Amino acid sequence: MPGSGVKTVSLSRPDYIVVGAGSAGCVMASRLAHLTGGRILLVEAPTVTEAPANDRNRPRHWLRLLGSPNDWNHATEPTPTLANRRLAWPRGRGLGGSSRINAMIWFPPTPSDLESLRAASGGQWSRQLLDEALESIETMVAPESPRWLSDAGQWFMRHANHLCDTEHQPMVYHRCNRNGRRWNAGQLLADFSDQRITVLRANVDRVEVSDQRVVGIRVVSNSGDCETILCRHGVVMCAGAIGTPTILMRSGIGSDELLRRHQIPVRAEQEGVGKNLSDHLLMPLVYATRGNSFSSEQNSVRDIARWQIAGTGKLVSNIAECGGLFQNQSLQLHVTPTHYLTYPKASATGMMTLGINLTQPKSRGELEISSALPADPPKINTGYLSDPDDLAGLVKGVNWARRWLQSIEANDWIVEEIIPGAKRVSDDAIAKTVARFAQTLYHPVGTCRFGHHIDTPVDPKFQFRNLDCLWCADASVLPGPTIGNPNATVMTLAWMAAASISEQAIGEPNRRPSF
Ligand SMILES: Cc1cc2nc3c(=O)[nH]c(=O)nc-3n(C[C@H](O)[C@H](O)[C@H](O)COP(=O)(O)OP(=O)(O)OC[C@H]3O[C@@H](n4cnc5c(N)ncnc54)[C@H](O)[C@@H]3O)c2cc1C
Repeated sequence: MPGSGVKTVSLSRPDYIVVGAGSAGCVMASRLAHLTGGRILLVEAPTVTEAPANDRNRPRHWLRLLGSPNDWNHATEPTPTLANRRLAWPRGRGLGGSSRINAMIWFPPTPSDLESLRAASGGQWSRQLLDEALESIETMVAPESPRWLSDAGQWFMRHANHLCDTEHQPMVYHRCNRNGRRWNAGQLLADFSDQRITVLRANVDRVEVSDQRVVGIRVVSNSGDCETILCRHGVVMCAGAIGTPTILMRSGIGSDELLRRHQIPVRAEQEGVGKNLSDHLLMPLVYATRGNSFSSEQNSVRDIARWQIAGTGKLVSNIAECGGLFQNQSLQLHVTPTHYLTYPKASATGMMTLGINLTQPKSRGELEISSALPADPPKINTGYLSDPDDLAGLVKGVNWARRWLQSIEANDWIVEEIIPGAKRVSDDAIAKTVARFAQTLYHPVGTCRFGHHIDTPVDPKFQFRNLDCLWCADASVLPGPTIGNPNATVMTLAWMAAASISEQAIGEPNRRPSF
């Protein structure tokens, strides 16, 4: 184990420790401080250097943040169904977490998402409760309407009404922006500046358990020195779909076999930790168009001035500008004015990508720690396309998009299909291009899922089932993929979790031990 000596520090013994200051953790810390009046220690991993401010602020530069110091730079194991490719799996690091590096699309949970969450809670959450939480989050985030649309986006919005077969209209996505600049969840801490929240930049190795109760956390420095920090009422895990299960595993919470393999003393056996991993897998259909090239990263003085003064112009494009839900909500389509696989490399002509993903893939993967050391990266087996229906669904999606383009006679706009390519017509040929080119849509969830069934690691009050004084409230608790992009749903759940945890503090004195 890292570190020779372990120091115990009090940091004036906070009431609650929130692990991870991402989309969920920032909502959690600010709400818990507000609702309980208690002192909150919010712990976020340190970043050695920051990505340049222009990249963090200019929506159009968000892809530059991937691989930057604000990214954990995870990678998957080779995926057999994707021609054994290892995919980069970015996750945000620093205040704001993944909302610090994401594509900023604000996609509120759909009515069917809300119904699935209500059902997973066994009816313990009412639709009214969920609706109120969503409304509160939307008031706080105040997502911005788009201020600029590329040629490709405009073309799509002119023609996409032909695609409508559901109650969902094609849309130009709302964004987590303020005046055309990226807004991330870390800004909640400033907006709700609260003396009761202390932010500590440290790597969390594990939670500390005593007599089946979580009593604090252990943090570890890069040199391997450890410190234990105790708290009064408990620890809320908001380290995300990868961070939360891996910290729990290192704490001795997880599958008995895995923990023994890594010689970690078992504190609570819970098979579900790290299982049930899901993600949206995106298949890009790339077209050369007659539009203007968007690929050059050169910004003219005019573009910069327009953005600085008015918060508009092409610098506010988040690239994934518009899209929607189609085919009875089974498909989501994203439109970018780029060659999805080569951007930001310059391309001479206009480009457009129609990115297609199944909204409810059935495939599930799993992740586990590769050792007991926090510095060692997790092993991520995505399980992409392990359910044959998912590959069949994506192939159908490609055919559907092509049929739509034919139906609107798009030749005055589209010059050529580059991927999959006009020659790849059969389902088999399309399936091969899926294996070769499909990408993560960056939406992992489900690795510590909540539910009313006893086999779920987390219950509908966000309590970890096998231990007291431990809650989970981030993307890991979602039982499965959301229909659209998950950030709004994750923040909504964190809002509900904060209310639930604060009620437990008031209503159940036996859950308020002092250590
Ligand atoms: C590149 C990218 C693009 C995306 N685009 C969109 C989009 O446009 N729209 C959308 O809705 N969703 C998008 N998402 C997904 C969305 O951002 C996430 O689902 C959401 O932010 C997850 O929130 P979270 O709180 O669960 O995790 P995170 O926001 O990832 O927060 C977890 C936090 O815990 C910290 N942490 C982890 N481990 C430790 C540790 N050991 N010690 C200390 N701290 C730790 C992390 O540094 C991080 O700050 C995107 C994600 C990415 C990565």
